[in-house]
Amino acid sequence: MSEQKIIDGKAFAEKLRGKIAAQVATLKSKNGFTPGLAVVLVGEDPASKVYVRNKGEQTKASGMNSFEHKLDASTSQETLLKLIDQLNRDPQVNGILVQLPLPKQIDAQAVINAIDPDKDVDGFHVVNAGRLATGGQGLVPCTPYGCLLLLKDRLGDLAGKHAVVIGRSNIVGKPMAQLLLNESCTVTIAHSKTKDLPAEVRRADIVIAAVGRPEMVKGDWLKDGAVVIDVGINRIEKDGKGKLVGDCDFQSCLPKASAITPVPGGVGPMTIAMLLHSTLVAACRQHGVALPE
Ligand SMILES: Nc1nc(=O)c2c([nH]1)NC[C@@H]1CN(c3ccc(C(=O)N[C@@H](CCC(=O)O)C(=O)O)cc3)C=[N+]21
Repeated sequence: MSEQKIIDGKAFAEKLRGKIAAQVATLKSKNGFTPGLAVVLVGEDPASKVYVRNKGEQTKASGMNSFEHKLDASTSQETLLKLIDQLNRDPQVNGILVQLPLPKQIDAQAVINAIDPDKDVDGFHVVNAGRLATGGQGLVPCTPYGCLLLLKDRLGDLAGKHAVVIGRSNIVGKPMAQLLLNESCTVTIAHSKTKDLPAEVRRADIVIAAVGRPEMVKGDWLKDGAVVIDVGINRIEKDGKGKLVGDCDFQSCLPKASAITPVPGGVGPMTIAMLLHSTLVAACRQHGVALPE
């Protein structure tokens, strides 16, 4: 029973990647080009290295070109901006992702805003944030975009649903709220200064947890039958062992929710699948061709 409650983001992402691989094959044979994604990693953060490796592997598995740029932790902002400029002008590169966080000497928002907005597959450029906020065609941040697909797959039409987004980051919370608003949800954005978080969450048909606090959302905060999307990825110690947990207390949330994403195997794999999707979309726009069926 509870198996069906658990949203299998890993399987959903695999299906998406299969479709993307077929679309890439069509572009190669019919249009004569291969989409390319450049990933830039500055420094040696071990978790970042794992993500970058996974992205590279999945990019190649989908048939796209993957260009990896690994720079020393002491790299200056000027050097990084020069690389961005080179990637902006390289026609083989359709998408650019600069892995965050960046070392202290570098102003991350300045670097993001130096990326050509039409190659900004993270959707973090101020122009893409503006397009999302005003209903224009742009590139959408991958994690909230993946969450939206999981929600629509479960619920169909989201119009009129009350969504509570916990977290107001530029990367997840704010764009997630924009996407839900575009689907005609009633949206509440809760954050660290929210007065009574359990009371806000209790009103939600949809809960998006994106705060980075391990197991914060408890089952007794949920309305019966709420759909819970857990964006958190927190590494904690439990019984002397390292463990990956979300922002929701999965054990107590599971019986109250009608559906819930697990960590790992929920939102995380969707993020990478949507990154590949956005690279494909960016490549098609740059070549002036329609996205293959
Ligand atoms: N410019 C930029 N764009 C990003 O999208 C970006 C970034 N910087 N910096 C780091 C975060 C983190 N991130 C993840 C992607 C996939 C998983 C993922 O696939 N997780 C798996 C496995 C987790 C594991 O075992 O470690 C899961 O949740 O099942 C996790 C985290 C993208 N990020």
